[in-house]
Amino acid sequence: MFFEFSCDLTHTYVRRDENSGLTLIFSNNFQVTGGSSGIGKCIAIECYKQGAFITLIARDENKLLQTKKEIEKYSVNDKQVVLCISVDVSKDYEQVENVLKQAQEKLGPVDMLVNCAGTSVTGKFEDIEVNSFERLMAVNYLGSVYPSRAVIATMKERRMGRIVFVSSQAGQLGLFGYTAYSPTKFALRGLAEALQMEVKPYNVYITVAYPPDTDTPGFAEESKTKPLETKLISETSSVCQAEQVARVIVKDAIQGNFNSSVGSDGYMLSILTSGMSPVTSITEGLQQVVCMGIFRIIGLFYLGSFDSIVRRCMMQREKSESADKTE
Ligand SMILES: NC(=O)C1=CN([C@@H]2O[C@H](COP(=O)(O)OP(=O)(O)OC[C@H]3O[C@@H](n4cnc5c(N)ncnc54)[C@H](OP(=O)(O)O)[C@@H]3O)[C@@H](O)[C@H]2O)C=CC1
Ligand SMILES: CCCCCCCCCCCCCCCC(=O)[C@@H](N)CO
Repeated sequence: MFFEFSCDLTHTYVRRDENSGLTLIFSNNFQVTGGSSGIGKCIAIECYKQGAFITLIARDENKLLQTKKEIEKYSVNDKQVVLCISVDVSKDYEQVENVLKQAQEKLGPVDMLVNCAGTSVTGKFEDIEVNSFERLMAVNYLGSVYPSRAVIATMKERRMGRIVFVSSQAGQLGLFGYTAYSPTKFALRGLAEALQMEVKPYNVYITVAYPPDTDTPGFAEESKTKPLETKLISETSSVCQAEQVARVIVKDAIQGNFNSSVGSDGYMLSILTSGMSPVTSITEGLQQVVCMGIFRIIGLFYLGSFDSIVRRCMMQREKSESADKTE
């Protein structure tokens, strides 16, 4: 049996294990999938700075160890721990469950799980390899289902916990080039809504984050093969810094907000796509009611401009192709 003295994000809490008679010191224990790079790494740093214990989950061991070292520079007390787990979150549920359990044996039960492992492939529908559709769904969707499924029972038992799903603005609207990626991010929203309804009475809160384009190694990789149309459409809004995105996500998750967005486009998109998603406050609900119509009008202008980008690119391509032929 354990008993707790205090528990908030900035303080460690002490538990006495009745069986062993040992006094164990725990901090809030956060697990971050995709924690070795980009947004996930910044989320881990942000939480570590606030005193949490961190478990990083990703595949590449070298990247994990390097990130662990980087994060440890930000420690705020000498008891803080960064644990690394090398696992593919999308392959084998049993394996994911086992490694997350092992981490919890070391650090105590998980208080917050951030599902940030993910990847992207862009291109025209007919140009994207069929197995990329499967791989993206496995990593981005199932790779969030498995870790969440592995921790949810304990969270419900403890009547506390947070699960974050990192979707994308491309999980709020479908854009040219994102036929393989967008559906995986839309899927997270459905999962989050259904799960939130199940676990709310147990004091467990779900957050879905919809980041815009963010300057990360993953984004750089994606940009290498991005169609021109996708680039031009994406330039509508600017590229964010991963630190900023991470700060917003961590704040929203700790507050238990269902929805987390960054910037003014992000705000408009979230209001516009609020549909039947849960609200966290009356103010949030009121803002949706008041702003939805006007944002729809703004959105229609955006859609018009996206369509014209796509049409212009098509015409230019046809022109250059016919010029090639006559040469
Ligand atoms: N950057 C952007 O513009 C945006 C990103 N997002 C989303 O945010 C998340 C993070 O993106 P970003 O920081 O750019 O990505 P990065 O590519 O920089 O980092 C991805 C992380 O996920 C890990 N990962 C990938 N696949 C797996 C897997 N199968 N099992 C375990 N870990 C895995 C990687 O480590 P390893 O390869 O070693 O496994 C790495 O730690 C993604 O879900 C992405 O879709 C959303 C909106 C915008
Ligand atoms: C009224 C509302 C108007 C809103 C306009 C919105 C403009 C959208 C711009 C492009 C968004 C692309 C995000 C994809 C990010 C992503 O997930 C990848 N980079 C991952 O690597």
